[in-house]
Amino acid sequence: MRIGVIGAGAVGGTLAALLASAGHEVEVTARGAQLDAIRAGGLRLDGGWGEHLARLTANATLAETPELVVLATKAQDAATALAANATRIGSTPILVVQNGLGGLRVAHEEAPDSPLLGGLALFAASYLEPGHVTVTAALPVIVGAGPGADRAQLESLAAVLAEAVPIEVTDDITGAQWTKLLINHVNALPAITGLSVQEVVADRGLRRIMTASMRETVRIARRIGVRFGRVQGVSGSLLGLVGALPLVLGQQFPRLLARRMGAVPNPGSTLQSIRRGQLTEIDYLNGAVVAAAAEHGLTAPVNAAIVALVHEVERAGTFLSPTEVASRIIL
Ligand SMILES: NC(=O)C1=CN([C@@H]2O[C@H](COP(=O)(O)OP(=O)(O)OC[C@H]3O[C@@H](n4cnc5c(N)ncnc54)[C@H](OP(=O)(O)O)[C@@H]3O)[C@@H](O)[C@H]2O)C=CC1
Ligand SMILES: CC(C)(CO)C(=O)C(=O)O
Repeated sequence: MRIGVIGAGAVGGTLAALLASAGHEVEVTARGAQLDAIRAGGLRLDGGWGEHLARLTANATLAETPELVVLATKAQDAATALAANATRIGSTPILVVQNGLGGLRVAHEEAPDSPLLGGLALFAASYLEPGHVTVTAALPVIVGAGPGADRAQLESLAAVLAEAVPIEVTDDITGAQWTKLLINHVNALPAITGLSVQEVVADRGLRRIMTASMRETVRIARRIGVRFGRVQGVSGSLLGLVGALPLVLGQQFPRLLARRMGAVPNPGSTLQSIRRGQLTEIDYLNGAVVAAAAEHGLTAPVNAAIVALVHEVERAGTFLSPTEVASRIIL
């Protein structure tokens, strides 16, 4: 199949290299040093899914009309990236692989004629130098039907993707996005401290703050009527417990997530943006909780404090120590 991957960073680069290895004709879009590196030497993928050197067609915008588009930019870049490729996209199906809650809505606004699939990458990948991506945790991708896509399209595209990566199909992409949003509460503290997810979870004080942000989100979600979808054994009832149990017991949840990431340090995608000197996606992660709470006349003080600290680190370019974080987020 002809597949166009928009945004060949950690997730897009991983999918592009694996889809090309599976025999698909892959064109990627990238920018800056990443575009230059892929054009000059291909994209090197290593880690959990083995070594691949993918010689990909790479351009600033798609040169060919694909049969499937994979959108894998950070949330804040999605609308611009889709608009820049609108002519080539036309009515081509788009798989939006993004964290946060708004990816399918933005894609539907920018590409109203395209059937949309939502994708949630459970795998972890690091893009820290141009032309090179490492898979630090080899876990599946969840896909579900979004606006304009029916079950048959979902199943046939899932079968294509499954030639390259493990795929799980969900009937409830919105519920799964909320559960993934909760899992992504592991992202912010690494971005604030410069530590990996595993190091943050191993630190008692940081783990308490992470757990408190998760509990706050579960409680808000319950009050505004969110139904969490099942993601890799993480169910609505498990999350109900995270929201209800005392903080000390709720901490088993981030511990479980860190264990599933394995031993290879995972910086998470938010810290990677900071390390590359870029703005982060935090307004679409913990910030989405703050916004959802505000829409319903509620507040999310722990998540708001976390968002503010990530923005502070973005601006200052220096990380905070665990002690400084504990003194800034009083539980
Ligand atoms: N990394 C991970 O382990 C995981 C990430 N995710 C989610 O997947 C999504 C993608 O994340 P991730 O891969 O980490 O992000 P990256 O920043 O690594 O990759 C996104 C890439 O898109 C490029 N890009 C942005 N706008 C354009 C454009 N207009 N044209 C061409 N290229 C563009 C960026 O370029 P530039 O570098 O110049 O900004 C960057 O290389 C996010 O929503 C993230 O939360 C989900 C699960 C795991
Ligand atoms: C689950 C996790 C933390 C994997 O790295 C992720 O989704 C991210 O980094 O954005």
